[in-house]
Amino acid sequence: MSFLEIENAVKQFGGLRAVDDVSFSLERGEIVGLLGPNGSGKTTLINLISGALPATSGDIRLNGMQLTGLRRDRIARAGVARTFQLVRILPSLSLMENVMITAVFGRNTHWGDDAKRVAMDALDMVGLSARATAAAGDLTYIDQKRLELARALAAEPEILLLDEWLAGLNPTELSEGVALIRKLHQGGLTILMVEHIIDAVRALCPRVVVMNSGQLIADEATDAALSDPKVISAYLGGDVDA
Ligand SMILES: Nc1ncnc2c1ncn2[C@@H]1O[C@H](COP(=O)(O)OP(=O)(O)OP(=O)(O)O)[C@@H](O)[C@H]1O
Repeated sequence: MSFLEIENAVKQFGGLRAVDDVSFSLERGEIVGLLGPNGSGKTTLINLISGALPATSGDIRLNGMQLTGLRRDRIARAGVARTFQLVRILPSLSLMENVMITAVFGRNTHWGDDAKRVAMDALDMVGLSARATAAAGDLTYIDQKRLELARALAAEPEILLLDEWLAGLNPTELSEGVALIRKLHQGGLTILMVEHIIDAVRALCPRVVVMNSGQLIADEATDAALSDPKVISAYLGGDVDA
């Protein structure tokens, strides 16, 4: 049994199969890139794993536990956390309050000072602990992304789903971001990351899975995938931004 098992996952939006019979698995402690051209179904797959959307059919299991059909709060309790492509922070709340929410509703339930401690640890991991009482709405874009990641980490996940978390960062921020993801992975977190920045994928992920038009077209070592004719033609056939 693998740690995360996705078996024949399907998501149908009317006549569109955004995720079309996708199967792959992740072992505990792996860091895997989820690639594919724009519109290939990557975010939809992340939505199925995290419970943001129900699957039309198929099975998704974490550690043997069936996630398909569970509400998203139950999936968070099972140990799945994610970041969103468009950050979802609460601007009128402080950084600490933003992060405490997921410390309360994450894998473990923390209250009061205990939730504060977990939230502060998560803010510390992303380099924001000194600004814990600032309003989230006053943060720069990169710091909002850091806060979004802290929210996911305060849920104390076993698996972290990153949806283009590195997008929009300048070169210095990007290398800091890559170092942070590496540190989280080295700390034992299993990570599935949707990412268009191929240098970052090469730096972090020994293995990638690649989607095109909803289907999985490759599941292989990163170097092999990036020179795989199927993968190259998928990118050339779509919007090339990788
Ligand atoms: N809620 C929805 N309702 C209808 N169609 C949707 C919905 N969400 C996504 N889609 C469609 O499903 C397909 C896959 O979209 P998805 O966002 O998963 O792609 P993606 O690979 O994450 O793209 P990108 O790299 O641009 O973020 C697209 O055609 C998209 O328009």
